[in-house]
Amino acid sequence: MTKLSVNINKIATIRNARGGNNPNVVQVAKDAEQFGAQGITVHPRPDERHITTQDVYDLKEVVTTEYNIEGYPDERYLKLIEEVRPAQATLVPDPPHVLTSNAGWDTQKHEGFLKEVISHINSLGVRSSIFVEPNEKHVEGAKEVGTNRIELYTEMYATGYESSPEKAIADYKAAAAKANALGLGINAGHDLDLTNLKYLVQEIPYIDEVSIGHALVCDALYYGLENTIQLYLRELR
Ligand SMILES: CC(=O)[C@@H](O)[C@H](O)COP(=O)(O)O
Ligand SMILES: NCC(=O)COP(=O)(O)O
Repeated sequence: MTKLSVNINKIATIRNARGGNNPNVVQVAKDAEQFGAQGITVHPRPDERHITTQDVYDLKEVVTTEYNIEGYPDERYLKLIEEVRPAQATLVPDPPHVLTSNAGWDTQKHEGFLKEVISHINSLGVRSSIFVEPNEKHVEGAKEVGTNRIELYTEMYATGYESSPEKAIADYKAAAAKANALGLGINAGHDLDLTNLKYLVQEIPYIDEVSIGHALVCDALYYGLENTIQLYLRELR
C-alpha cells in the first residue's frame, strides 16, 4: 500500500508569520503521526522561509515514522543529512529562491554530480531519492546514478488531471513502469490533493509513498488535521 508522508512546510510558514511558536511544528508532526501519517516530510529551504535548520534537528527527536528531508544537495543540506540521518533524503534540483520546486533532475546532464552525492548519502545508511519528471530517459539515468528511489514530480499530472485524467497520467505510467522494471522504488509528490490522488494510485498501484503538504494543510483548515489525514489515507486504500 502507498504510504502517506505529510509535508509540514506550510505549518512552519504560518508559525513564521508571527515569529513565535504557534503552531508548534514539532507538536504538529507528533500529532500527524498519531492521526495516521506514515511519514513526515520537510524541505528546509536556504532562506528558512518555512522549515528552519533548527526545526530539522528538533524533528529528529520526535519523528517515529519515516523522516524525509528534501532539498538541493549543497553543503548545508548534506551537513543536515550527515547529522540527522533521516530515513530518506530526497534531492531536488531547485535553485535557492524559487517559489516552490519547479523541475526534476536531468539525470544525464548531472550524472557525475548525482553519482557522487548519492553514493555519499547511501554510505550514511540513508535512503536516497531523486525528484524527476516523468521521462523514461531520466528514469534510466536515475538507475545509473545509484539512487534507491525516484520521486515523480506530479505538478504536470495535477494540472492536467481536470481536463483529461487519462492524458495527464500517461507519461507517469510509462516512467513508473520503467522505474519498476529497473528495480527502483517510486515516490510521488507535488500538488497532489483529494481530487487527483486516488486516480494516481489506482493507475500506478506500486507507488511506495506520496508526500503531500500544501493541499493537505489547506484542507485541514476546513476539516481539521485528524479528519484530513484520514481523508487522504482513505484515498490510498
Ligand atoms: C519537492 C517538492 O515537490 C516540493 O513540493 C516541496 O517539498 C514543496 O516545497 P514548498 O512547500 O517550499 O513549496
Ligand atoms: N515532495 C512533495 C511534497 O513534499 C509536497 O508537495 P506539495 O503537496 O506541498 O505540493
